[in-house]
Amino acid sequence: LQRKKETKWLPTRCRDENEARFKRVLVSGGAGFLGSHICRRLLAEGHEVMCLDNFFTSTRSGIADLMGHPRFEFIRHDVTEPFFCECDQVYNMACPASPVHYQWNPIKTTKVSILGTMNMMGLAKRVKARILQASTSEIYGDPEVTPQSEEYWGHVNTIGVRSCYDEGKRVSETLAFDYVRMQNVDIRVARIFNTYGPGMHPYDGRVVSNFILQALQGEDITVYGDGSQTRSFGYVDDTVDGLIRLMNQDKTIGPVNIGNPHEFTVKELAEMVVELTGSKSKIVYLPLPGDDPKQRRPNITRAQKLLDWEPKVELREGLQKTIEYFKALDLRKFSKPTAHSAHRNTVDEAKVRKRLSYALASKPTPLHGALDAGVQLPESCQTCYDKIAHWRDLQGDRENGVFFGFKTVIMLLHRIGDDSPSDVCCYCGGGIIKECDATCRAVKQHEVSNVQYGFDAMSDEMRSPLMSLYRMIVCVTDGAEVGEGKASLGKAVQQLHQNSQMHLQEDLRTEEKNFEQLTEHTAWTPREHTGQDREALAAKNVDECLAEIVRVWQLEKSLKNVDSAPWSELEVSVASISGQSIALVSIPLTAILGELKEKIQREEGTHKLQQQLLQPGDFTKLSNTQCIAELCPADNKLDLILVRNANFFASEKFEGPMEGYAFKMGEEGLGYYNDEYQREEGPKADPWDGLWQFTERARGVHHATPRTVIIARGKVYWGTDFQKHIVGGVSDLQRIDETRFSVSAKEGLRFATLESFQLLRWDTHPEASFPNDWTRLM
Ligand SMILES: O=C(O)[C@H]1O[C@H](OP(=O)(O)OP(=O)(O)OC[C@H]2O[C@@H](n3ccc(=O)[nH]c3=O)[C@H](O)[C@@H]2O)[C@H](O)[C@@H](O)[C@@H]1O
Repeated sequence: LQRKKETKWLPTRCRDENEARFKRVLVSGGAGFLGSHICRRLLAEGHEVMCLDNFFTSTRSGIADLMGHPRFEFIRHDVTEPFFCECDQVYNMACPASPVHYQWNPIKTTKVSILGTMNMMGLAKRVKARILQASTSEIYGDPEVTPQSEEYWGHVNTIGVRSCYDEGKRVSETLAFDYVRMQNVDIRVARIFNTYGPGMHPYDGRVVSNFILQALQGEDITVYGDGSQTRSFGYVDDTVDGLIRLMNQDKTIGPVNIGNPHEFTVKELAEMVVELTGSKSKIVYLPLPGDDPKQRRPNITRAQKLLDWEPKVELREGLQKTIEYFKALDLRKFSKPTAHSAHRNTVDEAKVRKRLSYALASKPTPLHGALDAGVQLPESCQTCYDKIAHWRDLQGDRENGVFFGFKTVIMLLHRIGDDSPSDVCCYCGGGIIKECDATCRAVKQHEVSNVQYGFDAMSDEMRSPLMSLYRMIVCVTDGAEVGEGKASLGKAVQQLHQNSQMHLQEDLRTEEKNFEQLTEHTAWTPREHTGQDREALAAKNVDECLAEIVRVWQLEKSLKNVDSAPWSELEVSVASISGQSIALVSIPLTAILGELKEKIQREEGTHKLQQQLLQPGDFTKLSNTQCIAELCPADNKLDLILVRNANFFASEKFEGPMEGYAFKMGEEGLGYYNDEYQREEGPKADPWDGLWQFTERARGVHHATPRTVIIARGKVYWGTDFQKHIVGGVSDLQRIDETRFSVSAKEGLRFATLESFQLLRWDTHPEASFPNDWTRLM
C-alpha cells in the first residue's frame, strides 16, 4: 500500500479543522471538584473523556450528570497504581486538596503526588500525550513575598502538617520537569490558587464551603486565627478556563499561576458571606491550624501574557453563584464530618508530641493485644500486613474498586500506609492496646469519627455494609472489647470474606448493567457524520462508498500521523472473541483500505463490503462461536488479527487478566512496552514471540486460523521477529517512517472489518474457573 497513492486519493473534505481538534482526554481525579468541571468542559467541546477516580475524597454524585454521556467513561482507579490507556491529553488532577483531607492520611497524600504523578507521566510518555500537572499555590508555603510570581522559590516547612501536600506537589513539579529533561514528555504545569464555586463538596472543610454552609444554617462562622490571613479566591469557571488554555497552547510549559489576584482577609470573606446570605450567624474564632499561610496572592502576568487569560468573575459575584448552588443542594445526600479538625494539630500539640514519643519505642501491635486476649487468628492473618495482603489478594481479580474500601478502612484504622511500620498502635501511636489510658481513648474516639467521615466520603452506596464491617474491626482490634465480646478476628475475617464475595457479585452485576447501557450507547455514533446510512451506501458505487468511508474516518489525519490521530474514530474496529483467544481488534483504516478496495473491486463488489461492515454492538450480542462465524462466515477461518492497542496489549494490566482469563500464556507472557524495555529484559522479552505463540494457540483452541497479526501504532511495537515470524509469510509490511508502517496482504488473505466499536469485552471461557460474566470496558 503506497502512502503516496492514498494521499492523492483522499477527498479534500477530510481536511476539516474542527475534526482535527477532537481529542481523547484522560482526567485523573475527574470526579473531584476541579476534575469534574474539566470533564464537563471537555465534553462540551466535543472531546472524549476518560475520568479516573477512586472516590477517596470525591463522590459519585460529583459526576452523576455525566454518567450516561456517550463520550464519557468512568474508571475507578487509584493513581498510585499504574494505569494504561491511549489518550491525547492527560489532566493529572488527582489528589486530596482540602487541608483537612490531605492531612487525614498524609503518607497517602505524598504518595498520590509522587507515585500518581510518576504513573501519569509514564503514561503520557508512552502514548506521547500532553500532560497537565495540577500544582498549587501551596508550593510557595508561607510566602515571604507578595504577590507570588512563578520565579519565587517558596518558603516551605519540610516536616510540618501541611508538608505532605506542599512538598508532595513540589516533587510533582520536579518530576514533571525531569520528565521533560529526560524523556521529552510534553508537560504543562499549573499552580492553582484557592478555587471555589458550584460543585464543591459541602463538607470538604475549606473556607468558602464552610462559611457559606454555616451562614445558610445559622451556625457560627468559624474563623481560624484572627482572620487576618489572606487568600485570593478564584471562581471555578475562571480556573478551568485557565487550565484548558494552558493545556492547549505552545508558548509555555509553565509553571503558570492560575488564580485571582484580588486578595481578601479571611475575616472579610466571612463578613461578605454573612452579608450575601443575609444570615444571622455570628463569627467565632478558633485556633489557627498548623503552618497556615499568612498571605497568598498570585502574580498572574505570565498567564495574562502567554495564555491571554485573566479571571473574569470577582469574589462577590462568584460567591452569589456558589451560595445559590449550596442553597439548592440536598445536604441529606452528604455525610457531615464530626468536628472541625483543621486546627487539631495546633491545639493537640502536646498529644502529638506524646504520640511521637510513643512511636519511637517499638511496641507490640494491636493484633498482639488481640492474641493476648486469646483470639484465634487464621494462619494467613497473623499481622496487619498479612491481612491487607490477603484482602488485596481477594481483589486480585479486580483492577480496582470493590475492595478498596475495605483495605482503606483497615489502613485508616491502623493508621498505617503500605510502607509504615505495623507495630505502631492504631490509636495512641504506641503501647499495647489494652493499656490505652483515657486520653488515648479520647484520641481514639476522635479518630474513629474521622475514619467514619473519610470512609463516608469515599463510599456512598457501600457505606452501610462497610460500616458494619468497620464496627466489627473496631471491636476486634480493641483488646478490651475483644475480651468481652468474643468477636474473634477469625470470625471477622470470615465475615469479611463473605462480604467481599457479596460485594464482588454485586459489583459484577452493576458492571454488567452498565455494560449493557454503554453497549446501547455504542449504537449511537459519536459524531453525526459517522453514522452510515447503509441503504444510501448500497445505492452508490464502490468508489463512492469508499470515499464516504474515507471522509468519515478522517484518513488524512491518520496518514499524517497515526499516533496523534483521534483513535477512537479512526480505527476500524474493536471486537474480541472471548475464551482463550482474541480474534480481532483494530487498525487504522488507512493500513488496509487500499487493499480492501482492490479486493472488493476485484472479487466481491459493494455487497461484500457492506456485509463486512457490521453494526456497532453486534458483537456484544453474539456468543463466541457466533462471533467467529460472523467474522469468518465461509469457513470459520480468521485470517487477520488486528491489534488495536498494542500498548494495552503489552501492559501489565492486560497481562494479569490475560493470564487469568484469556490467554493462559504462563511465562511466555506478552507484556513489554518497547524496544528499550525489551533490551533490558533480554531475549525473553520479545513480544512478537508471545503474539506468535498466541496465534498458534488460537489456532488450536478455536477454529480460527489467524494468519496475520498487525499492530497498529507502529513505533514502539516494531520488532524484527514480528516481521520474520508473523508478517513475513503472509503480508508485506513497510515502514513509512519511525512511527508508522503500512501493510498489504498477499494473496489469499481476507480482512474482517467492523465499524467503530468502542467497547471491548472479554468473556471468560465457560469452562474456566472464574466468573463467567467478567467484563472489561475499554
Ligand atoms: O488553593 C490553594 O492554593 C491551596 O490552598 C488551599 O489551602 P488553604 O488556603 O489553607 O484552604 P482553606 O482550607 O480553604 O483555608 C483558607 C483559609 O481559611 C481559613 N479557614 C478555613 C476554614 C474555616 O472554617 N475557617 C477558616 O478560617 C484557613 O485557616 C485558611 O487560613 C487548598 O486547600 C488547597 O487545595 C490549595 O492547593
